[in-house]
Amino acid sequence: MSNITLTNISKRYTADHPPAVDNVSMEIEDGAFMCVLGPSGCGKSTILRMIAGLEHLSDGEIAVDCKPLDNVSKGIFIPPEKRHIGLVFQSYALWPHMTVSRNIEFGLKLKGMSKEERLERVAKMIIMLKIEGLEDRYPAQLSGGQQQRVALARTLAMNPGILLLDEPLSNLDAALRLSMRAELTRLHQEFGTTIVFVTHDQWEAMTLATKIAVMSKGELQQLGTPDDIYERPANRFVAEFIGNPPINMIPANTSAAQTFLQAIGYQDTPPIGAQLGLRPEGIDLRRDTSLSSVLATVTDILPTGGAWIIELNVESNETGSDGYHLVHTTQTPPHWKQGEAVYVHVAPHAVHLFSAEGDRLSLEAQPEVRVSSSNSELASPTFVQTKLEDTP
Ligand SMILES: Nc1ncnc2c1ncn2[C@@H]1O[C@H](COP(=O)(O)OP(=O)(O)OP(=O)(O)O)[C@@H](O)[C@H]1O
Repeated sequence: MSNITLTNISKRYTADHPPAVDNVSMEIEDGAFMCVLGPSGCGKSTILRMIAGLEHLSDGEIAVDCKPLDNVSKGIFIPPEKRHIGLVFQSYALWPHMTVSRNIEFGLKLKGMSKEERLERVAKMIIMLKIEGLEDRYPAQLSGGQQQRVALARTLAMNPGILLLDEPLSNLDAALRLSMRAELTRLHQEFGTTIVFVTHDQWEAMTLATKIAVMSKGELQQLGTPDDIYERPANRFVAEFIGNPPINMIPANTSAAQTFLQAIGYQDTPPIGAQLGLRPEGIDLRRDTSLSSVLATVTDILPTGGAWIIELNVESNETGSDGYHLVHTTQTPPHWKQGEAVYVHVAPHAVHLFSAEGDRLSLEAQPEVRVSSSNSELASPTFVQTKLEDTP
């Protein structure tokens, strides 16, 4: 069992810069495949290095199975070699003077494993990572993808309860990345290892992870399943970071936004500065109008191989504005032409509302409490806005 608990961890490299990691807490459950996702410099690698023990915490605690590995206030720090954690970085750091087999065997030897057991383990790893035939080669004689597999084999041979991977696929070409992703999923299922995987590639995170931790500027923005993150983004940053093409954002006080909100049953007035997010694939274009549609013009149609991006311009009724740009994606060959007028409809699941501060606002209908009165009539349902943290 390898449950990792981060409690209010911070890392400040220098006093005159903001912290690289700022008061982050999360639970990484036993057997999870957790992806730490975020833009460059948001603190992903620092989190991984702190779990590995390669960086000291500035504050907080890291514990595995309730046993502290690093606790600043209690002065506890377990060195990396005593943590039983496997680590694979972007640069594979194989021993250049050792063959593939020796590279995989080396750590087992240090552990004091018998020769017979070592050879058996090495042979198993070679088959599992499909590097048969390369046993006697040196790292310099291997391709990037082969080195990657050897690095993984070397780490997995040690049977770590926790495997930390820092952008391990970033040096591979698209085809190899795809096959390595499938391999990582298979290895995860086979070994049941708790994996923490750092990436800035949202597609990689969405396809591999059981849980995703989205980071920005050292702070945790949201922790959830890939579905949670995509369908219920905790804030505007997460909504805009996840999704390709990105979510459309339009001011919620415009007549177009009001129409979309009314179409999904929202009857309140959005707060000042609120923004409406519309996922591109949740937009539907039709020729027929209705009260819940908005008139737009097709400005561009971009084929992307099996899918199309349709760019739209919604005329603005508001003075001083040229209108709003919307992006729609479809996997059905579009029958629209550039310059054509279309009616934009939205699916309720594709609509998100954010406050001026970027917090998610609920669009859910919440029934009003039964009013006890002499004629005992039921109050009609109403819609309320709540911040995410207020919702159950
Ligand atoms: N040893 C260091 N000394 C000082 N600052 C550092 C050090 N290592 C990282 N930083 C800073 O800490 C912040 C977080 O860095 P980190 O490498 O954790 O980000 P990251 O999200 O992994 O980025 P990337 O995706 O580019 O690898 C950055 O602003 C970086 O410049």
